[in-house]
Amino acid sequence: NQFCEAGIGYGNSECGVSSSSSSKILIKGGTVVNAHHQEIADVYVEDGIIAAVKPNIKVGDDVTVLDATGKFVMPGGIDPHTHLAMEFMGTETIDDYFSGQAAALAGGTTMHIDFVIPVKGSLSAGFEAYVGKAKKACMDYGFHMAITKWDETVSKEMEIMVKEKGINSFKFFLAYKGALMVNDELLLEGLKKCKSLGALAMVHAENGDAVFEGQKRMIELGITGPEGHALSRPAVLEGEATARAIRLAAFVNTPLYIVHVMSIDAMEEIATARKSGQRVIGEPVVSGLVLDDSGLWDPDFITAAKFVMSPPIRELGHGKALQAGLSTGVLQLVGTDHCSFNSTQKAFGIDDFRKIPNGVNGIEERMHLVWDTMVESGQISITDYVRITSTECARIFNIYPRKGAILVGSDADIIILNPNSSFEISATSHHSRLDTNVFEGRRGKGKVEVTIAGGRIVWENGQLKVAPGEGKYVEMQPFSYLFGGIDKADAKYLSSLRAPVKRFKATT
Ligand SMILES: NC(=O)NCCC(=O)O
Ligand SMILES: [Zn+2]
Ligand SMILES: [Zn+2]
Repeated sequence: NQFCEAGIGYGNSECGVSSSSSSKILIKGGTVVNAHHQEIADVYVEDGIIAAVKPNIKVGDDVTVLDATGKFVMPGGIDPHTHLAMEFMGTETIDDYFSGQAAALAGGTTMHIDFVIPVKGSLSAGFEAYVGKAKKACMDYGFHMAITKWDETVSKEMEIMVKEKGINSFKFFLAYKGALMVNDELLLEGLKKCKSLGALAMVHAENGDAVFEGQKRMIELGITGPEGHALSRPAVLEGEATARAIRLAAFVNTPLYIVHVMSIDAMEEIATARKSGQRVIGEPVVSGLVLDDSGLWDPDFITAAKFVMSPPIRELGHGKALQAGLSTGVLQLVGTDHCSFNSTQKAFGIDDFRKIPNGVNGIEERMHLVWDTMVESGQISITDYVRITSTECARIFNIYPRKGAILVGSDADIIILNPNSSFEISATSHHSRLDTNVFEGRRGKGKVEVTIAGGRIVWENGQLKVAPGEGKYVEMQPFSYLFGGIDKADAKYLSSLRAPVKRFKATT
């Protein structure tokens, strides 16, 4: 590991705690790529903001100049789905807001949106807890909020979160029975409330009751190892919950975001809904795109357990299909669900897969793996790469064009990617605190050589220069583009209803 945390050294390499050099940066001669357009141009940054994008910008000696000739200059990645310092399944993720974000920056991601988990159902207590966790942030971040119970207080707190705290999305877990799971009645209430607030409803789509049953089935069969995790929650249960959530969102007429789409079954439900005009967003995660479930059958417990996440990584074929879904617009953006548990934590489930903390890494690897898998293979264009790793996330969560674009006035969150350079992933060189890596040994083309976050050069020459407290909380306003026209559709629906039938009491 190649960074230090406020004086605490990681590995043998040098400490780079100091914040980076100049507040004026010129990136010269690269191909500047936005989701809508690419061109060769210079990019000039001053005080954390992009001040100019045009050819041949001239500057004085006080400016740090980076040569990007032959390279791509793109918006930093935005990861829509992470869990840093999350308490889950009796433990806490090993990556906190500093180590997880440092890893992200080394991989070209400059913002993430993390899930706040309420404390005993209290949204405000959960929010305060995460504000505390995020004090050591070294890059920008936003919050989603999970909803785990329902009453008048939760309903009022949702309003406070949206109107006063900068949260514009709420996640409903249809899995994790007995812990985070909510029932359909709660989901319906939540969908209605989200709609009224202009907040985006997100779902973890697996049928938690059926998963519970599947787990019992495996234990009765004597299948207690990590493979039992995948066998107990087949894709049909993801498809069912995805379909149910989509139909309830259609009934309420509110946009819906399906997190970590892992299977063809779920994707097909999204495709059908989108074809019918429904506003459904599908987010695959990088593990689901590039891995298959074979690792879960590894004879070594720790090797197998590192693949345990929910919904599970599926059989060969699902990942390729999800890639095709991304390239054809059925799915819209890529997350990671970065949720890191080390070998000691994974070993909690050595005798029972139900106790293996669920989660895999990805926050550092996403930008490289998506480039190699999707762009290098010719499945998508470079502008589409920017769209699915950055811009679409910014649009959905209403922070575009401050984030997700290389435009004058946008935050200076920028990466320089060398398409002729290569990467190799290993737990011995990554920046997460994890002692394993679910992508161990993967190599590919395309390397993020420079990351600029908030106008600071934080990753260059294989060195991180980050300090706790440099990251800012990004407030996200409600009523993103996904809500445009919803009111008109509601009015149309109401006017389409026939007037109530007038009935007269029969006289005897
Ligand atoms: N996905 C997973 O296995 N862990 C993180 C929690 C969640 O997103 O469901
Ligand atoms: Zn989930
Ligand atoms: Zn998650």
